[in-house]
Amino acid sequence: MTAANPADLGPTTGLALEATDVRVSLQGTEILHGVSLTAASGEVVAIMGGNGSGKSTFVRAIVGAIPHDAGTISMFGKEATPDARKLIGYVPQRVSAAGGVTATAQEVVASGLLGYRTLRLPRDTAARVREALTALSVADLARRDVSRLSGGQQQRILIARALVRKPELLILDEPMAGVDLQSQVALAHALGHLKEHGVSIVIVLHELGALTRLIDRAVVLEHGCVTHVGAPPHDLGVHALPGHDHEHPHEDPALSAGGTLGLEGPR
Ligand SMILES: Nc1ncnc2c1ncn2[C@@H]1O[C@H](COP(=O)(O)OP(=O)(O)OP(=O)(O)O)[C@@H](O)[C@H]1O
Repeated sequence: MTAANPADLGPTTGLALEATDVRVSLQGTEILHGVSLTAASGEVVAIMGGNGSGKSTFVRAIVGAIPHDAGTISMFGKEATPDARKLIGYVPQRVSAAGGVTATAQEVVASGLLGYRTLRLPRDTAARVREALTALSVADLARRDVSRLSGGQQQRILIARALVRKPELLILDEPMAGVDLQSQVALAHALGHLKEHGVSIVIVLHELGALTRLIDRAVVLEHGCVTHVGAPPHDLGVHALPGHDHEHPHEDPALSAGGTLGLEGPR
């Protein structure tokens, strides 16, 4: 899958993502105390760290789901405005692809092409949906009711939904949580393909697992501060232990307000 050229946004330069000294407060408490991260074109950067270290808060600030108090976030050399964020594909921490509605997998993926407050789908929707489903090796599930798919299959559908936009920058929050090995390998394969095509990937991970060979760099957070930047750590202490609970999704204000259930791209 080839990423779209962001020509409609004018000339873009520089890093795919540059976040500098980002500070975020939630309900009056500062959660991120000046966190920085860069991702070059075609680079895969993992955000790692213990539970509550601020990983999801950081990616939610990057995609504009929550505001940041200080610091700068830019994409492709431009301030992260809603227009610049159109180049992002975002897969939030585990949410149900069904969300209580009846929809087929292909309908869920197609919904990724709906613009903000726009209900018109592009003419090539069917082909793009097929391409995205194929990239995640789930083309055979196209007509299945998503509510009847397994957690790992639903996760792949949600990633296909982000890919259908042909993002220049893909941000995934713990895509491997609760995902079986077959889905992990399919996902690693799809991400490798995107990387080859110059797509930048920022991915929140607890364990490197099937993605080990794909990760170029890791940024490790602890209590809202960066404690390591460089080669990915292979052992993050308690997080490497079997049975560690990785699944406790957070509610984004954007999701609860708009009821998007993770089915909407970044604003
Ligand atoms: N909506 C919120 N209001 C107040 N505090 C919050 C909110 N969401 C998260 N926090 C707090 O912010 C801190 C960082 O949470 P965050 O979800 O970013 O961590 P994380 O590194 O993604 O954790 P995990 O690995 O458990 O998913 C935690 O102390 C959490 O309790």
